[in-house]
Amino acid sequence: MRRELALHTDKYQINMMYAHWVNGSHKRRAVFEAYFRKLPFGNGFAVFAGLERITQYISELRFTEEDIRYLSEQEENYAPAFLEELLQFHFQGSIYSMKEGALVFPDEPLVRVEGTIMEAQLVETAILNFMNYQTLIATKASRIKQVAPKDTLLEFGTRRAQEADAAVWGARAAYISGFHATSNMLAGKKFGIPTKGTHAHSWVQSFASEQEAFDAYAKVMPDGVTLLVDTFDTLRSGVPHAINTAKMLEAAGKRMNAIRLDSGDLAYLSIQARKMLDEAGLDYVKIVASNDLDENTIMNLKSQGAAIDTWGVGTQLITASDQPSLGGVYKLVEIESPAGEMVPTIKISSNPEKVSTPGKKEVFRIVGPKGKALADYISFPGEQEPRSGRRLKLFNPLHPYLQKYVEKYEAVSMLEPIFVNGFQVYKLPVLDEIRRYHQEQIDLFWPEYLRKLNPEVYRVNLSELVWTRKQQLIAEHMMTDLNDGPNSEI
Ligand SMILES: Nc1ncnc2c1ncn2[C@@H]1O[C@H](COP(=O)(O)OP(=O)(O)OP(=O)(O)O)[C@@H](O)[C@H]1O
Ligand SMILES: O=P(O)(O)OC[C@H]1O[C@H](OP(=O)(O)OP(=O)(O)O)[C@H](O)[C@@H]1O
Ligand SMILES: O=C(O)c1cccnc1
Repeated sequence: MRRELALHTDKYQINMMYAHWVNGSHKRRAVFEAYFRKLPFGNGFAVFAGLERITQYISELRFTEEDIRYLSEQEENYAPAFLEELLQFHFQGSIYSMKEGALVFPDEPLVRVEGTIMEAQLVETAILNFMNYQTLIATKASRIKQVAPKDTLLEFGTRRAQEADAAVWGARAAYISGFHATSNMLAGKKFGIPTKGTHAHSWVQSFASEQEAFDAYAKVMPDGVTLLVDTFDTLRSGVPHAINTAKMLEAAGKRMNAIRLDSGDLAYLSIQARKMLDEAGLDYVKIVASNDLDENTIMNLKSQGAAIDTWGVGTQLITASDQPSLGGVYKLVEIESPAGEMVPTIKISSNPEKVSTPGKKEVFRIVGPKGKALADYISFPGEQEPRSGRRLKLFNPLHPYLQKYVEKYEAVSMLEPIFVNGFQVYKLPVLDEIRRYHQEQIDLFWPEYLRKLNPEVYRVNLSELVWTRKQQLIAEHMMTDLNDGPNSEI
């Protein structure tokens, strides 16, 4: 299926492309890097997701005749020859990216785009859109997974998601981070995610009695039915009726799967319901809970001894409600000079954390002898690569007192080539492979970095060369500003 997303971009990208085209600078080579500066939810890491969507988008990126017609109607009066060029456009650059499921950290390139300034500019908006949302949801899901590592996690968010794409790609992001199934059938069909479903209150309400409703549902789906028990009165009506239905199924040689609680005090009700089920000889019947759950409520319910085996999580996960956006940015780090050489560029800010790091960069994960990640290391492609036996200085410029040397380590290159000169060289892994890779990534980190509350800060280090180059560029720009600025005559 061809997705028409060429116009899924901000107008200023088209305007800059046009201005470069008029200026004759549109073919200049450029390198951009996408990264975020701050981890979401106070977490110690983020889970990278969005690459599959980015890859599909890039490989199908074409302007249609209708797109061009629409562009020709804009107040900018784009020249017909420019629009003609857009009609022939396809992405011919290179993209390097973290793999989906990787644990990633602030200020390291997650996606690197190399191409003409025109093509690299066009794809900014969509790349950030896909990366920011999916990484955010995968990270939120990972926090939920962390508080219920042995329980079954169901993604129930579609009805409350910010529209259809968010529901479907959010379900996928949750699965990457260890959710077991989704209620979204399209996500199931599209990605092969297991699907699960119970029933709504409307099923019970549409019958004369709760018992009739349960029996009828169980007869239609005798293998593994889950009954929602809170429509009228959970302990006085719902659970006893569900027990009757389970007994009916047993008589037919079948087993009920679970009951679902969706309101009230979920700790108290689950403990009581567990007792009632066990006393009726139904210890195999599980308890599913839902109702505006998130990692904090789940952790709290567990600490109260809630007898819940399966968690249905919707709104809070799919909308990442406590932080609904990851502030990923896309910054120009290198540009071809008129003389034809690639020169590093910088974005200065009065906030030191917002000053971009110039130059095209690689990311290595430095893994120590105990098989655990020590730090990430950012260097230029031309530098000596970190390799075991080669003494490496790990230091973070924002925390210069924190430095150490490592000698025995494995340096894992994190940015995979996805497109090289317009050709897709990366074979998209199947989702279960991504999920396995994510689990391997989790296992690579000490628990101190993974904990949900006040995690240790995992260090992202710059090579000395990267650091020095950055300082030089800052100094050069400060000089230029002082010479040209309002104070230059003082
Ligand atoms: N024992 C508990 N400890 C902490 N939080 C709980 C506990 N039981 C339920 N919750 C959570 O408290 C919130 C209760 O939501 P709410 O006030 O809407 O109550 P409700 O039972 O759903 O009411 P309603 O019947 O109107 O749907 C939900 O987020 C739920 O997950
Ligand atoms: O609470 P969330 O984490 O978002 O999980 C999804 C919610 O969606 C359903 O409720 P809804 O009231 O929409 O429908 P219902 O009639 O089936 O209860 C379900 O019963 C959950 O409570
Ligand atoms: O199957 C369920 O129980 C379900 C699905 C979506 C939303 N809430 C519940």
